Amino acid sequence: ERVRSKRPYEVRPKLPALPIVGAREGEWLPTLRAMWRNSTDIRAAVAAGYRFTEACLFPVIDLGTAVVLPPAEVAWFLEQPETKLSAHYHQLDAFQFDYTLTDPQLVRDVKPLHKTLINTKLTREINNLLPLLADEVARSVSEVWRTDTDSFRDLCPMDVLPHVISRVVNRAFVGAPTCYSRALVDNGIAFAQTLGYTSIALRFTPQTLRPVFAPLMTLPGKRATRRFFAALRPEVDRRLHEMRTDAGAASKYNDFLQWTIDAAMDSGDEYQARPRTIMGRVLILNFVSIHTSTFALSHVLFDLAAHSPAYIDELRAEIVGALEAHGGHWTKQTLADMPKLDSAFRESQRMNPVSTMASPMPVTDPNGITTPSGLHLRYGTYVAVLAYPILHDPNLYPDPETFRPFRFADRRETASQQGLKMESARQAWTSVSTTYPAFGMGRHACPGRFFASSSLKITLAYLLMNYDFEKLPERPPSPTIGFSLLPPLKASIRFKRREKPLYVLDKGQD
Ligand code: HEM
Repeated sequence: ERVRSKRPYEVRPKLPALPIVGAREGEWLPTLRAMWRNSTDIRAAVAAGYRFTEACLFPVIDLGTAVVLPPAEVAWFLEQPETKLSAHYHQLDAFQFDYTLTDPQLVRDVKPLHKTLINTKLTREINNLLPLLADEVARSVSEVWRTDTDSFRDLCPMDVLPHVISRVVNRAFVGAPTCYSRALVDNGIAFAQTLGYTSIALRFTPQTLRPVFAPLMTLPGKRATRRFFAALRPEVDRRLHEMRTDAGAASKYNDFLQWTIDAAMDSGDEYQARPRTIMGRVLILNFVSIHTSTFALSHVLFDLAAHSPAYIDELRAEIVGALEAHGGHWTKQTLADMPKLDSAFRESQRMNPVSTMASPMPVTDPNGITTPSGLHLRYGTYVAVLAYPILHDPNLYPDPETFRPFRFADRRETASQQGLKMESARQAWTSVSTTYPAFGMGRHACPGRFFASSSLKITLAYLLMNYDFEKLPERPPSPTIGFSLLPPLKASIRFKRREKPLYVLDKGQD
């Protein structure tokens, strides 16, 4: 009973006797040695795990030992309710939110307010936000990137893109001019970065010692939080004041900050309406968007720069054509008319998902759960599905190691020609399924993917219209940490601003 009252990730359950991926027959300390091997070559390890037709144990340094289910049990895995398998508890554990957030209550609910607002407001407002995002892309790229047109210069995507992405997403989160604040942008990025490192370090610290060491280890994150809040506070106070004095004030703003304030006011709950609560939610949104979006854009830039320049020409022709057809306006329809751009991102993310595993989840039923093949898993056992090998399965994606940017656009076209509307829609970047788990799968699939796909396509379109790239001799390799995959961190691409952009947007959406 004492064990059951602990959170599922705080117990060390007895694991079933299953083959261990990465272990060799007859060796000592097989799990530890397998953990080392799997963590140092995660791609080979997940490929080996994928070959099992039954469940196996998968030790990896940042998750411990998970039970990996075979492809045939993925559908069952996704159907399980929170009371059996919980992505929520995994997130609390993975990001050590009890220590890394100044207010852990913000994520205590299984469905916290920020997720509801992403689904109900952010996604529905994309069409209205697009012109603002396009404006912010042009402004931020011109400020962060080089604008001289005389020669090619090295530019490391992982150095510069977070600043562009942060400005762009914060235009939709807090509006202008607050999103121009250097302190807001820099500390949103710093918070996201330090949370990543600190949560890994905390998970390596024995649980009993975490309360002792956490105050010191989380200092950089707390400093970034304090500074981020200081940059945002005047805007929050101003809006709260305006709402108390002017009944129509709320309708002046259409951003995540305002939706959060509106929801807080509607709830009548004092905690929700506290400036710190409101600002905490904006900071969480910065955390979930900046790095994920930076990774996706970096990957696709490296992929395009390292392959045939004809791909870039084809993308440019499509972008110019769609913009011309829509009078130079960014709308959802303009984006819908760029299937090749969408496909290039989907293909790049197929080859380089953020995680090699989809949604690891601990068992939350105190009595354990039993899989369709009869395997009993105790409370606290981590269960996972291997995402990377699905995305590289030659039966699903012929020639899977080759970057074919228009793979999904071609499939979409073929399906449309055959009148298969659903099949055509399934080729869109944001479409998640058991065969495309790059944004996660099931109930916990990324809710921000519609916003991410729109903002990133606008950003890449701007770069292709305004910059020329020098071809890279080869695609720099993407490093891994534990089961996560990163873009090349230090590699550069050579860029030059074009004297004339290929297309000038209408009404200053340049
Ligand atoms: C290309 C950019 C992005 C990628 C690759 C990405 C990827 C992911 C992945 C793999 C997950 C985990 C899903 C799972 O556990 O099954 C996730 C969850 C999440 N993402 Fe994204 N994401 C991106 C952008 C964004 C943006 C821009 C937002 C916010 C506006 C966002 C908000 C979230 C949230 C709130 C969750 C947690 C969902 C839940 O637990 O139910 N993401 N994302």
